[in-house]
Amino acid sequence: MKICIYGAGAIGGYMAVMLKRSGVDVSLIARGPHLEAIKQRGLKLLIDGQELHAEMPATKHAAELGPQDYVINGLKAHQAWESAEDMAPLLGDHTAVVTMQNGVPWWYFHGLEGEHADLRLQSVDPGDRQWKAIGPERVIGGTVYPATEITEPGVIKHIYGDTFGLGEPSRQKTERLTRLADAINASGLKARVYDDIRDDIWLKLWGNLCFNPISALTRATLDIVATDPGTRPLAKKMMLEAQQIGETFGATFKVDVERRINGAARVGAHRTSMLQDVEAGKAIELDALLTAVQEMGRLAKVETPFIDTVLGLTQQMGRSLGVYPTFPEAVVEAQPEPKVANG
Ligand SMILES: NC(=O)C1=CN([C@@H]2O[C@H](COP(=O)(O)OP(=O)(O)OC[C@H]3O[C@@H](n4cnc5c(N)ncnc54)[C@H](OP(=O)(O)O)[C@@H]3O)[C@@H](O)[C@H]2O)C=CC1
Ligand SMILES: CC(C)(CO)C(=O)C(=O)O
Repeated sequence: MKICIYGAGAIGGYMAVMLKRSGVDVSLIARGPHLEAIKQRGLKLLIDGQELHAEMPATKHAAELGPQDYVINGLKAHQAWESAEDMAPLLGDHTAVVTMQNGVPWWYFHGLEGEHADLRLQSVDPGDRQWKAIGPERVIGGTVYPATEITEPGVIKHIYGDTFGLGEPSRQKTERLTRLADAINASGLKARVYDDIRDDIWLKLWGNLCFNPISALTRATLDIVATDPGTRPLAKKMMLEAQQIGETFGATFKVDVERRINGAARVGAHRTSMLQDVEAGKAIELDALLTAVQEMGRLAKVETPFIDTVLGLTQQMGRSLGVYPTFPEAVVEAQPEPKVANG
């Protein structure tokens, strides 16, 4: 089984070390000092007080690696859009592409019936770039529950968690899905296979869409955002708007909103990835986490005053700090504002 981890960063690097050490034929796409360190010394994973090490082919150029059985996409959402065409040399006739980005994936409407079947979301895939370059039929959807970080070039630090959600957009239990889940489970990671991965995407996104931007705006950690009497109600209102949108498109929210918020509070004084990106001056994944939900809300004709407000504030903060927008050429079609009752 040949697996290429495209974007061997915090999450991709964690998966790469575990899969390689279990005997999978793993290669990496990386760049910059991180790539140079991997080439010289391999990848080091700091986990449970141990140092795990793995060596594997690593390059910036996919043409050096050739067709794969799986490409696991470990990029940030905007980077996945930028590099979609560069993935081509890895894509054989049967290559599956596993998307591991937080937020609404570009392929969301593939495999869904109804008036929005195969709709292309412009907020996460402007100009249908990923749809055209990769093709939704290749996709296995993924969700990421571990937390990891790159502490120095070539070194990944594991913080918590080992579980990844997996599922086919078609909701079928395919042989390619089963083989991938088996390989992940054999590596010591955990693969949880879902009948509809979209439910788990919404469950994870439900927290990301509110906690991440509110933490970026306030610089507060997750425990504070989820408990403060000023921010907790705002988060809940955003989550309820999102739940209406998700349910419109058939998603099932199996957890009560208060329990979801309390779960996030229990993570503790964690700086969300968006707050970390803001503090590091790095591009933020706002469009995948929130703009896409707003876009889906327009399609579902669900009013989203709280999502609109937090999104507008975070977009402007991002522009002021130079960390947003992340799609330079794209103009996301402005969706007509829904009629606001007594507005
Ligand atoms: N880290 C975490 O704990 C969690 C992450 N996630 C999600 O997982 C996804 C990945 O996040 P994370 O692993 O933290 O991100 P990282 O930035 O750590 O990993 C992405 C890696 O890909 C590299 N890269 C970007 N573009 C290219 C390119 N064109 N060619 C080669 N390498 C490239 C980046 O390099 P460079 O640094 O130079 O940009 C970086 O090393 C995100 O959607 C995130 O929201 C979800 C839950 C937790
Ligand atoms: C920790 C958590 C759940 C906060 O939304 C997250 O996934 C992130 O920081 O991106």
